[in-house]
Amino acid sequence: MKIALLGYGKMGKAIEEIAKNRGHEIVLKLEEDISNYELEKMNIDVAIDFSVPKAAFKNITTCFKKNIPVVCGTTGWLDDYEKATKICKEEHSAFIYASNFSVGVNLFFELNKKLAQMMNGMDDYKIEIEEIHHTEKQDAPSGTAISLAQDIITENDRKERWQLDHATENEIPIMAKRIDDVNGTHTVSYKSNIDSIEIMHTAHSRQGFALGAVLAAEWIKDKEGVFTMKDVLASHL
Ligand SMILES: NC(=O)C1=CN([C@@H]2O[C@H](COP(=O)(O)OP(=O)(O)OC[C@H]3O[C@@H](n4cnc5c(N)ncnc54)[C@H](O)[C@@H]3O)[C@@H](O)[C@H]2O)C=CC1
Ligand SMILES: O=C(O)C1=N[C@H](C(=O)O)C[C@H](O)C1
Repeated sequence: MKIALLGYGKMGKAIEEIAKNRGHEIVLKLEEDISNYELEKMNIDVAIDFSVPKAAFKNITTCFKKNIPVVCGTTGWLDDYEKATKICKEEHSAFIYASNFSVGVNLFFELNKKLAQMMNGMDDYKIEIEEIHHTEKQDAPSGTAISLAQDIITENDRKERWQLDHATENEIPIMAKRIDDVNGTHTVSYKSNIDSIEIMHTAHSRQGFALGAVLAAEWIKDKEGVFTMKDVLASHL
């Protein structure tokens, strides 16, 4: 498969290594405005975007208009998600966005939903999400923390929104910490005066994110439509 890497930073490089080991070819390593490139001449099968929040929407929709399927892991651009999916459908292209492509985190998402169902109505417990990432991260809170919060809100009758740092009664606080070289640690906690319940996912490297993105690219290659990582994993687990 011929892959275009839209963004060739820490994640782009991790994806390159895994993609090559799985027999794929990297035909573009983009680090600047996508308009400078003639994508239609590169026979791209799938584009994988791990770039920066301000570039993601343009990168993704440019690919849709050239009928190139897109796997996107870039976080911090989701205000434009609905617009992007609309363009994908109009162009009969294909798209997967995931705030986290790691298989382990996707299992953690399921655990979080289950725990949120069990804790609904247990109002003595205060809910909090903490995320820790490296100091180069541009967005806060992390996309993964936002996904965790949204899944809790769906299950919890009293929580309506998430809020960075301090939250009111009907909000879930997300604490974002930045510490050198941390790949990504997410903790969901329920704390009462009597006891605490916590679930945590720790990424030991970027390999899990990169492998998940390549699996998603292999899965989406000849498809049309808007998908999630759940669709991809359903055919692997
Ligand atoms: N969904 C997931 O599983 C994961 C998502 N991420 C997200 O992926 C994104 C990238 O993360 P990293 O690789 O760690 O960041 P990074 O800062 O190492 O790399 C970003 C790259 O994008 C390039 N870039 C700048 N403008 C561009 C443009 N217009 N078009 C294409 N590339 C451009 C930069 O030159 C840089 O090399 C972030 O939003 C991060 O939150 C990171 C890890 C996992
Ligand atoms: O920027 C990162 O590094 C990561 N970003 C994603 C996010 O915002 O959730 C996923 C992972 O935690 C690493």
